[in-house]
Amino acid sequence: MEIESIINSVPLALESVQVLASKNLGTIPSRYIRHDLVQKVDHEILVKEIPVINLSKLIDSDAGFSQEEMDKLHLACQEWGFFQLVNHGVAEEVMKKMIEDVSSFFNLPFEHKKQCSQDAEGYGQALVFSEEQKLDWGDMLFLRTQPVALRNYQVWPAQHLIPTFRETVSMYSLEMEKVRTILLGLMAKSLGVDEGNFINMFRDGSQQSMRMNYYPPCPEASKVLGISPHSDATGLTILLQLNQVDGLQIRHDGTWLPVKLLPGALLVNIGDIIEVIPILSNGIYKSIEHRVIVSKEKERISVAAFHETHESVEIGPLPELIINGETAKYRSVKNYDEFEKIFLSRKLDGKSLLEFLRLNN
Ligand SMILES: O=C(O)CCC(=O)C(=O)O
Ligand SMILES: [Fe+2]
Repeated sequence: MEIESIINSVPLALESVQVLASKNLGTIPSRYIRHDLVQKVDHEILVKEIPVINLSKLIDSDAGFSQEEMDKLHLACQEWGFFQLVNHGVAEEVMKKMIEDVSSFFNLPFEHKKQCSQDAEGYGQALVFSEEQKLDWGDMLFLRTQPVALRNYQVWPAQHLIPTFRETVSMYSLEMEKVRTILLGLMAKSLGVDEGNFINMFRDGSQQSMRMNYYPPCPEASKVLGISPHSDATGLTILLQLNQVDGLQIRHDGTWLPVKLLPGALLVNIGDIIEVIPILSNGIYKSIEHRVIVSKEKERISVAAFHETHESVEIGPLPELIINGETAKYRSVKNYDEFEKIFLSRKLDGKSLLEFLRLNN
Protein backbone atom coordinates (compact mmCIF):
# COMPACT_ATOMS: atom_id res chain seq x y z
CA MET A 1 0.00 0.00 0.00
CA GLU A 2 1.17 3.52 -0.69
CA ILE A 3 2.18 5.79 2.16
CA GLU A 4 -0.55 8.42 1.42
CA SER A 5 -3.50 6.02 1.58
CA ILE A 6 -2.22 4.53 4.82
CA ILE A 7 -1.94 7.95 6.44
CA ASN A 8 -5.61 8.68 5.63
CA SER A 9 -7.10 5.62 7.42
CA VAL A 10 -9.66 6.40 10.16
CA PRO A 11 -9.41 4.73 13.59
CA LEU A 12 -12.39 3.00 15.29
CA ALA A 13 -13.87 4.23 18.59
CA LEU A 14 -13.00 1.95 21.52
CA GLU A 15 -14.11 1.48 25.11
CA SER A 16 -11.88 2.28 28.11
CA VAL A 17 -10.36 -0.96 29.39
CA GLN A 18 -10.20 0.45 32.91
CA VAL A 19 -13.98 1.01 32.83
CA LEU A 20 -14.53 -2.45 31.39
CA ALA A 21 -12.34 -4.02 34.08
CA SER A 22 -14.21 -2.15 36.82
CA LYS A 23 -17.41 -3.97 35.86
CA ASN A 24 -15.90 -7.14 37.36
CA LEU A 25 -17.10 -9.34 34.55
CA GLY A 26 -16.18 -13.01 34.89
CA THR A 27 -15.39 -13.22 31.19
CA ILE A 28 -14.30 -10.49 28.84
CA PRO A 29 -15.35 -9.58 25.27
CA SER A 30 -13.88 -11.89 22.65
CA ARG A 31 -12.10 -9.03 20.88
CA TYR A 32 -9.50 -9.05 23.64
CA ILE A 33 -9.01 -12.82 23.65
CA ARG A 34 -6.03 -14.13 21.73
CA HIS A 35 -6.49 -17.81 21.10
CA ASP A 36 -3.00 -18.30 19.80
CA LEU A 37 -1.27 -16.62 22.72
CA VAL A 38 1.61 -18.58 24.16
CA GLN A 39 2.39 -17.21 27.58
CA LYS A 40 4.19 -20.19 28.99
CA VAL A 41 7.80 -19.23 29.41
CA ASP A 42 10.55 -21.74 28.96
CA HIS A 43 12.20 -22.12 32.39
CA GLU A 44 15.64 -22.24 30.85
CA ILE A 45 15.22 -18.68 29.65
CA LEU A 46 14.21 -17.39 33.06
CA VAL A 47 17.81 -17.58 34.20
CA LYS A 48 18.66 -15.02 31.53
CA GLU A 49 18.48 -11.39 32.55
CA ILE A 50 18.73 -8.37 30.32
CA PRO A 51 21.96 -6.40 30.86
CA VAL A 52 22.16 -3.88 33.68
CA ILE A 53 24.24 -0.79 32.91
CA ASN A 54 25.60 1.38 35.70
CA LEU A 55 25.66 4.90 34.27
CA SER A 56 27.86 6.29 37.03
CA LYS A 57 30.68 4.11 35.67
CA LEU A 58 30.38 5.72 32.25
CA ILE A 59 30.47 9.38 33.09
CA ASP A 60 33.17 11.35 34.81
CA SER A 61 32.41 10.66 38.40
CA ASP A 62 34.04 9.44 41.58
CA ALA A 63 33.46 5.89 40.39
CA GLY A 64 35.73 6.56 37.38
CA PHE A 65 35.21 5.51 33.79
CA SER A 66 34.96 1.78 33.18
CA GLN A 67 35.76 0.36 29.76
CA GLU A 68 34.21 -2.89 30.89
CA GLU A 69 30.89 -1.12 31.46
CA MET A 70 31.22 0.54 28.04
CA ASP A 71 31.71 -2.87 26.40
CA LYS A 72 28.63 -4.09 28.25
CA LEU A 73 26.62 -1.18 26.87
CA HIS A 74 27.75 -1.90 23.31
CA LEU A 75 26.86 -5.56 23.64
CA ALA A 76 23.49 -4.71 25.18
CA CYS A 77 22.60 -2.45 22.22
CA GLN A 78 23.84 -5.00 19.71
CA GLU A 79 22.49 -8.23 21.08
CA TRP A 80 19.58 -7.20 23.24
CA GLY A 81 18.31 -3.82 22.03
CA PHE A 82 17.31 -3.34 25.68
CA PHE A 83 19.08 -2.66 28.98
CA GLN A 84 18.27 -1.58 32.50
CA LEU A 85 19.93 1.61 33.59
CA VAL A 86 20.90 2.10 37.23
CA ASN A 87 22.61 5.05 38.92
CA HIS A 88 21.16 7.13 36.10
CA GLY A 89 21.26 10.33 38.11
CA VAL A 90 17.58 11.23 37.75
CA ALA A 91 16.60 12.93 41.01
CA GLU A 92 14.60 10.61 43.24
CA GLU A 93 12.20 13.42 44.01
CA VAL A 94 11.36 13.80 40.31
CA MET A 95 10.78 10.06 39.93
CA LYS A 96 8.60 10.08 43.04
CA LYS A 97 6.45 12.98 41.82
CA MET A 98 6.11 11.36 38.41
CA ILE A 99 4.87 8.15 40.00
CA GLU A 100 2.40 10.10 42.15
CA ASP A 101 1.00 12.34 39.44
CA VAL A 102 0.66 9.73 36.71
CA SER A 103 -1.03 7.35 39.17
CA SER A 104 -3.36 10.20 40.19
CA PHE A 105 -4.34 10.67 36.57
CA PHE A 106 -5.44 7.07 36.12
CA ASN A 107 -7.25 7.24 39.47
CA LEU A 108 -9.39 10.17 38.28
CA PRO A 109 -13.03 9.37 37.52
CA PHE A 110 -13.52 8.31 33.89
CA GLU A 111 -15.47 11.50 33.12
CA HIS A 112 -12.40 13.57 33.96
CA LYS A 113 -9.98 11.38 32.05
CA LYS A 114 -12.29 11.47 29.05
CA GLN A 115 -11.85 15.24 28.84
CA CYS A 116 -8.27 14.53 27.78
CA SER A 117 -9.35 12.44 24.77
CA GLN A 118 -8.46 13.24 21.21
CA ASP A 119 -7.60 11.12 18.19
CA ALA A 120 -3.92 10.33 18.18
CA GLU A 121 -3.06 12.32 21.30
CA GLY A 122 -4.34 12.33 24.85
CA TYR A 123 -6.33 9.67 26.70
CA GLY A 124 -7.53 6.56 24.92
CA GLN A 125 -6.45 3.23 23.52
CA ALA A 126 -3.99 2.13 20.84
CA LEU A 127 -5.48 3.05 17.46
CA VAL A 128 -7.35 0.26 15.69
CA PHE A 129 -8.53 0.30 12.09
CA SER A 130 -10.49 -2.93 11.61
CA GLU A 131 -13.18 -4.88 13.45
CA GLU A 132 -11.08 -8.04 13.21
CA GLN A 133 -8.05 -6.65 14.96
CA LYS A 134 -7.52 -7.90 18.52
CA LEU A 135 -7.63 -5.25 21.21
CA ASP A 136 -4.99 -4.52 23.82
CA TRP A 137 -5.91 -4.75 27.51
CA GLY A 138 -4.83 -1.25 28.44
CA ASP A 139 -5.54 2.46 28.30
CA MET A 140 -3.03 5.23 27.79
CA LEU A 141 -2.39 8.92 28.00
CA PHE A 142 -0.20 9.95 25.07
CA LEU A 143 1.37 13.40 25.38
CA ARG A 144 3.80 15.39 23.30
CA THR A 145 6.23 16.75 25.83
CA GLN A 146 9.06 18.42 23.84
CA PRO A 147 9.54 20.87 22.31
CA VAL A 148 7.28 22.80 24.68
CA ALA A 149 5.62 24.61 21.76
CA LEU A 150 4.16 21.30 20.58
CA ARG A 151 2.38 20.61 23.85
CA ASN A 152 -1.35 20.46 23.56
CA TYR A 153 -2.49 21.28 27.08
CA GLN A 154 -6.11 20.57 26.05
CA VAL A 155 -5.33 16.88 26.39
CA TRP A 156 -3.32 17.19 29.59
CA PRO A 157 -5.21 16.73 32.89
CA ALA A 158 -6.86 19.96 34.06
CA GLN A 159 -4.73 22.00 36.45
CA HIS A 160 -7.32 21.97 39.24
CA LEU A 161 -7.52 18.16 39.16
CA ILE A 162 -3.77 17.46 39.45
CA PRO A 163 -2.12 20.84 40.16
CA THR A 164 1.48 19.61 39.92
CA PHE A 165 1.08 17.43 36.80
CA ARG A 166 2.51 19.93 34.30
CA GLU A 167 5.49 20.82 36.40
CA THR A 168 6.23 17.20 37.24
CA VAL A 169 6.05 16.03 33.62
CA SER A 170 8.17 19.02 32.55
CA MET A 171 10.88 18.19 35.06
CA TYR A 172 10.80 14.51 34.22
CA SER A 173 10.87 15.31 30.52
CA LEU A 174 14.09 17.33 30.89
CA GLU A 175 15.67 14.59 33.00
CA MET A 176 14.86 12.09 30.25
CA GLU A 177 16.44 14.35 27.62
CA LYS A 178 19.59 14.53 29.72
CA VAL A 179 19.78 10.75 30.00
CA ARG A 180 19.04 10.43 26.25
CA THR A 181 21.88 12.76 25.30
CA ILE A 182 24.38 11.03 27.60
CA LEU A 183 23.40 7.63 26.21
CA LEU A 184 23.58 8.76 22.57
CA GLY A 185 27.07 10.13 23.20
CA LEU A 186 28.15 6.83 24.71
CA MET A 187 26.58 4.85 21.87
CA ALA A 188 28.36 7.02 19.30
CA LYS A 189 31.66 6.35 21.06
CA SER A 190 30.98 2.62 21.15
CA LEU A 191 30.10 2.61 17.47
CA GLY A 192 33.12 4.70 16.59
CA VAL A 193 31.03 7.37 14.84
CA ASP A 194 31.23 11.13 15.25
CA GLU A 195 29.69 11.89 18.62
CA GLY A 196 28.71 15.47 17.79
CA ASN A 197 27.00 14.41 14.59
CA PHE A 198 25.06 11.68 16.33
CA ILE A 199 23.87 13.90 19.17
CA ASN A 200 23.09 16.66 16.67
CA MET A 201 20.46 14.47 15.05
CA PHE A 202 18.56 14.60 18.35
CA ARG A 203 19.40 18.25 19.10
CA ASP A 204 17.22 20.82 20.88
CA GLY A 205 13.86 21.06 19.18
CA SER A 206 13.65 17.30 18.54
CA GLN A 207 10.40 15.71 19.61
CA GLN A 208 9.86 13.81 22.79
CA SER A 209 6.53 12.22 23.64
CA MET A 210 5.32 10.07 26.49
CA ARG A 211 2.99 7.15 26.46
CA MET A 212 1.63 6.58 29.94
CA ASN A 213 0.22 3.07 30.05
CA TYR A 214 -2.40 1.70 32.42
CA TYR A 215 -3.07 -2.04 32.40
CA PRO A 216 -5.96 -3.02 34.69
CA PRO A 217 -6.09 -6.49 36.27
CA CYS A 218 -7.82 -8.93 33.94
CA PRO A 219 -9.99 -11.93 34.91
CA GLU A 220 -8.63 -13.77 31.86
CA ALA A 221 -5.10 -12.46 32.13
CA SER A 222 -3.48 -15.44 30.43
CA LYS A 223 -5.47 -14.84 27.23
CA VAL A 224 -4.83 -11.14 26.64
CA LEU A 225 -1.98 -8.76 25.96
CA GLY A 226 -1.56 -5.29 27.45
CA ILE A 227 0.29 -4.23 24.31
CA SER A 228 0.57 -6.26 21.11
CA PRO A 229 4.04 -7.22 19.94
CA HIS A 230 5.77 -4.21 18.40
CA SER A 231 9.06 -2.45 18.14
CA ASP A 232 9.11 1.27 18.96
CA ALA A 233 8.95 3.52 15.90
CA THR A 234 11.21 6.03 17.62
CA GLY A 235 14.85 6.79 18.20
CA LEU A 236 15.39 5.92 21.83
CA THR A 237 12.81 4.86 24.45
CA ILE A 238 13.31 5.24 28.19
CA LEU A 239 10.70 3.45 30.30
CA LEU A 240 9.73 3.89 33.90
CA GLN A 241 7.69 1.19 35.60
CA LEU A 242 5.64 2.99 38.20
CA ASN A 243 4.45 0.39 40.61
CA GLN A 244 6.91 -2.50 40.63
CA VAL A 245 4.54 -4.77 38.73
CA ASP A 246 6.40 -6.52 35.92
CA GLY A 247 4.76 -7.50 32.65
CA LEU A 248 7.03 -6.49 29.81
CA GLN A 249 8.45 -9.27 27.66
CA ILE A 250 11.05 -8.88 24.95
CA ARG A 251 11.76 -11.10 22.00
CA HIS A 252 15.15 -12.66 22.59
CA ASP A 253 16.63 -15.71 20.88
CA GLY A 254 13.25 -16.57 19.41
CA THR A 255 11.31 -16.61 22.69
CA TRP A 256 9.58 -14.09 24.91
CA LEU A 257 11.77 -13.14 27.82
CA PRO A 258 10.11 -11.49 30.85
CA VAL A 259 11.88 -8.39 32.12
CA LYS A 260 12.33 -8.14 35.89
CA LEU A 261 13.01 -4.51 36.55
CA LEU A 262 15.22 -3.54 39.47
CA PRO A 263 13.67 -0.98 41.84
CA GLY A 264 14.52 2.54 40.68
CA ALA A 265 15.96 1.37 37.35
CA LEU A 266 15.00 2.82 33.99
CA LEU A 267 14.59 0.52 31.02
CA VAL A 268 16.16 1.74 27.78
CA ASN A 269 15.53 0.39 24.31
CA ILE A 270 16.70 1.12 20.79
CA GLY A 271 13.89 2.23 18.44
CA ASP A 272 13.39 1.61 14.73
CA ILE A 273 14.93 4.95 13.76
CA ILE A 274 18.31 4.08 15.22
CA GLU A 275 18.15 0.78 13.39
CA VAL A 276 17.10 2.33 10.06
CA ILE A 277 19.50 5.24 9.76
CA PRO A 278 22.77 3.59 8.87
CA ILE A 279 24.81 6.54 10.04
CA LEU A 280 23.43 5.95 13.50
CA SER A 281 24.30 2.34 13.82
CA ASN A 282 24.70 0.81 10.38
CA GLY A 283 22.16 -1.78 11.47
CA ILE A 284 24.43 -2.83 14.32
CA TYR A 285 22.06 -1.72 17.06
CA LYS A 286 18.72 -3.49 16.95
CA SER A 287 15.18 -2.34 17.64
CA ILE A 288 13.67 -5.34 19.41
CA GLU A 289 10.08 -6.51 19.52
CA HIS A 290 8.34 -6.43 22.87
CA ARG A 291 4.87 -6.92 24.33
CA VAL A 292 3.13 -6.64 27.68
CA ILE A 293 1.28 -9.32 29.60
CA VAL A 294 -1.13 -8.38 32.36
CA SER A 295 -1.91 -9.68 35.81
CA LYS A 296 -5.08 -11.19 37.22
CA GLU A 297 -4.81 -9.29 40.48
CA LYS A 298 -2.72 -6.17 40.05
CA GLU A 299 -2.85 -3.12 37.84
CA ARG A 300 0.37 -2.07 36.12
CA ILE A 301 1.43 1.46 35.17
CA SER A 302 4.38 2.47 33.01
CA VAL A 303 5.62 5.59 31.23
CA ALA A 304 7.56 5.25 27.99
CA ALA A 305 9.44 8.40 26.95
CA PHE A 306 10.13 8.34 23.20
CA HIS A 307 12.94 10.44 21.74
CA GLU A 308 12.92 11.32 18.07
CA THR A 309 15.34 12.69 15.57
CA HIS A 310 15.14 16.38 14.69
CA GLU A 311 12.60 17.29 11.98
CA SER A 312 15.39 18.22 9.60
CA VAL A 313 16.78 14.70 9.69
CA GLU A 314 15.68 12.43 6.87
CA ILE A 315 14.89 8.93 8.11
CA GLY A 316 16.58 6.51 5.83
CA PRO A 317 19.87 5.53 4.34
CA LEU A 318 22.00 8.60 3.78
CA PRO A 319 23.47 8.85 0.27
CA GLU A 320 27.06 9.10 1.49
CA LEU A 321 26.65 5.71 3.08
CA ILE A 322 25.65 3.99 -0.10
CA ILE A 323 29.24 3.25 -0.83
CA ASN A 324 31.26 0.28 -1.92
CA GLY A 325 28.44 -0.96 -4.11
CA GLU A 326 26.04 -1.22 -1.16
CA THR A 327 22.41 -0.44 -1.91
CA ALA A 328 19.85 1.25 0.32
CA LYS A 329 17.99 -1.24 2.47
CA TYR A 330 15.02 1.02 3.30
CA ARG A 331 12.78 3.56 1.60
CA SER A 332 13.47 7.03 2.94
CA VAL A 333 10.86 8.97 4.85
CA LYS A 334 11.05 12.76 4.82
CA ASN A 335 11.35 13.23 8.56
CA TYR A 336 10.13 11.96 11.91
CA ASP A 337 6.65 13.53 11.50
CA GLU A 338 5.95 11.46 8.43
CA PHE A 339 7.48 8.37 10.00
CA GLU A 340 5.13 8.79 12.98
CA LYS A 341 2.07 9.22 10.75
CA ILE A 342 2.82 5.95 9.03
CA PHE A 343 3.38 4.26 12.37
CA LEU A 344 0.16 5.55 13.92
CA SER A 345 -1.95 4.47 11.00
CA ARG A 346 -0.81 0.86 11.09
CA LYS A 347 -1.70 -1.75 13.66
CA LEU A 348 1.04 -2.81 16.04
CA ASP A 349 2.43 -5.85 14.38
CA GLY A 350 5.89 -6.83 15.36
CA LYS A 351 8.56 -5.21 13.27
CA SER A 352 6.29 -4.83 10.25
CA LEU A 353 6.93 -1.09 9.95
CA LEU A 354 10.55 -1.74 9.10
CA GLU A 355 9.45 -4.54 6.78
CA PHE A 356 7.09 -2.06 5.09
CA LEU A 357 9.95 0.34 4.48
CA ARG A 358 12.42 -2.32 3.43
CA LEU A 359 13.43 -2.31 -0.22
CA ASN A 360 13.65 -5.68 -1.90
CA ASN A 361 16.83 -5.44 -3.83
O1 LIG B 1 4.47 -1.00 29.57
C1 LIG B 1 5.55 -1.39 29.14
O2 LIG B 1 6.35 -1.97 29.85
C2 LIG B 1 5.93 -1.21 27.70
C3 LIG B 1 5.22 -0.11 27.01
C4 LIG B 1 5.59 0.00 25.57
O3 LIG B 1 6.15 -0.89 24.98
C5 LIG B 1 5.26 1.24 24.83
O4 LIG B 1 4.59 2.11 25.39
O5 LIG B 1 5.70 1.34 23.66
FE1 LIG C 1 7.06 -0.15 23.15
